[in-house]
Amino acid sequence: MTVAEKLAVIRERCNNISVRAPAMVSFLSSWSVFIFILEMGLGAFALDKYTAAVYEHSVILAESTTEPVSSEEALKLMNKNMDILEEAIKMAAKQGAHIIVTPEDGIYGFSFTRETLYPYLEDIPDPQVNWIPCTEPERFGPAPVLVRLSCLASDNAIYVVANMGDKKPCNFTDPDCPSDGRYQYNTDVAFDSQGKLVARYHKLNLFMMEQLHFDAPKEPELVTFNTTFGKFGLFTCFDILFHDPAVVLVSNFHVDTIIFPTAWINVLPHLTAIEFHSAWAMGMRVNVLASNTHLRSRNMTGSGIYAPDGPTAFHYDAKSENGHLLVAELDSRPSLSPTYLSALNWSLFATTIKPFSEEPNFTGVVFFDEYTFSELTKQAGNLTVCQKSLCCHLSYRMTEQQEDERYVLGAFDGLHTVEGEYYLQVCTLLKCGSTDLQTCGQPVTAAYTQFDYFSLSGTFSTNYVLPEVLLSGVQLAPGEFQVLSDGRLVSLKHTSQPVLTVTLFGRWFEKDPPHPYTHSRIL
Ligand SMILES: CC(C)(CO)[C@@H](O)C(=O)NCCC(=O)NCCS
Repeated sequence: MTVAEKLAVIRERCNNISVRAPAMVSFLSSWSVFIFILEMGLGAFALDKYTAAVYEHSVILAESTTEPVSSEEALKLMNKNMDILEEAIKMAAKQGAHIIVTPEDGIYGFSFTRETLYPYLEDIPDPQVNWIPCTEPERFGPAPVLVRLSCLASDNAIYVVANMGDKKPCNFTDPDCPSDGRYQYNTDVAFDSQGKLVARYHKLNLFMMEQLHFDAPKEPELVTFNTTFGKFGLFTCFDILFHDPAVVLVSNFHVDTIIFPTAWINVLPHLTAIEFHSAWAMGMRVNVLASNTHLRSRNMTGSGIYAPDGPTAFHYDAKSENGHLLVAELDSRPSLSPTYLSALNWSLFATTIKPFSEEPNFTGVVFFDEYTFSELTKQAGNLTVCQKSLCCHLSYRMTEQQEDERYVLGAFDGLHTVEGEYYLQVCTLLKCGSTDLQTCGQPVTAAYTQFDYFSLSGTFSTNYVLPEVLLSGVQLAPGEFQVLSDGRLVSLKHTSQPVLTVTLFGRWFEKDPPHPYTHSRIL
């Protein structure tokens, strides 16, 4: 081929291109006009507010979790639970909810071994495959749970979030592959209102006995999805106590709402579900949709729809065995709301003031941690109590001092090591178990002392502090308190009920023991 011939070919190619180019340009421009219109449409559809639903489900447990059952029998139990979830989904949709969250372990329960859990698991594909299980049920082999959840979402035109089990086969080429040849994951799945699988999250921080039947993913998974009513992120139960993935979703991925399926075992005074989860929403300044399993025998109850400026709706029922649906409206983008505190320094006030008079101190135990306490001996006053580098300041006035009740201010700065290892800095006002000061820190559910006023602050070394206020009868106090930008947790009015505890629960992540992610290692 001569040079001239080559040039001719090239020219021809160029011509070809130039012939094609105008068509391409017009195609591109019509495409970009289409995208533009689409974005305008989405912009017009973007919602300032949306309606969220969470369902506290009273889970039907398997009769046997020690002997393996057939996959038909496993599905029968899961369908019984999904029958109940279906009613909740329909009711939520009827009330205008855009999304509903259902609890961890809500479809098959708990107490399994690896073998007895296996028949309940489905191989859940990465959402990138773009799959509507309801319309393509056989695309990845049998997946009856995914198909039913997907159909519930599309039939009711609502986002559905559920927790189920994922299985991933592996073999000797993977040195970490468990000896039974598969990974088993505690998994949250989300479907959009067309039934498309839009999120799959594998729980990272497995709790205690769960490690007997579930594997943790090797790396934290940061799972989010966008909607016209904000950006959502997912994590599960015990994950809420740790940095990964929970804090990263908020700080680096800037989600508006956290989806939080849980099977939370209440622990007073600081780790009761409604108290801790609403405090996380306030402290991290995001919405949290917390859906708890309901199981009285295991002390599991307490679900809520929580906003950064306080709980919007919550449910706590330690008496009945019933499930419960919550529906409430939230800001789609809470960080744009006028009450949102963008710059907050948790130790500003406490490090600026001169400590209040120090009363005599004594020690006491709160959920296995040794606190330093000082008693509120007067009806009103100012008090400081310190432990290690943490000093806690309290100003208060009780409405009426009760003869038979004692309150203390407590400080704890140390590593908690029971049922998980996590470093805490806690300032707390709490009611003692009895008039015996040795009972301060023990679980209490009833009180008689109301407060006209309180202001609690601490010299925290961390900026991750969760503000908790829990009232008599294990109730929250929406609209009764707020956090100031200098880190004070202050009452806005006289408390509506007597006080169980007012707490600043700080998490100092840098002081946590390093990986692996099994913080509650039992194996
Ligand atoms: C509150 C806490 C942390 C105290 O140790 C503990 O009681 C708790 O609820 N942990 C999380 C529970 C969890 O992950 N459940 C799922 C499987 S059963």
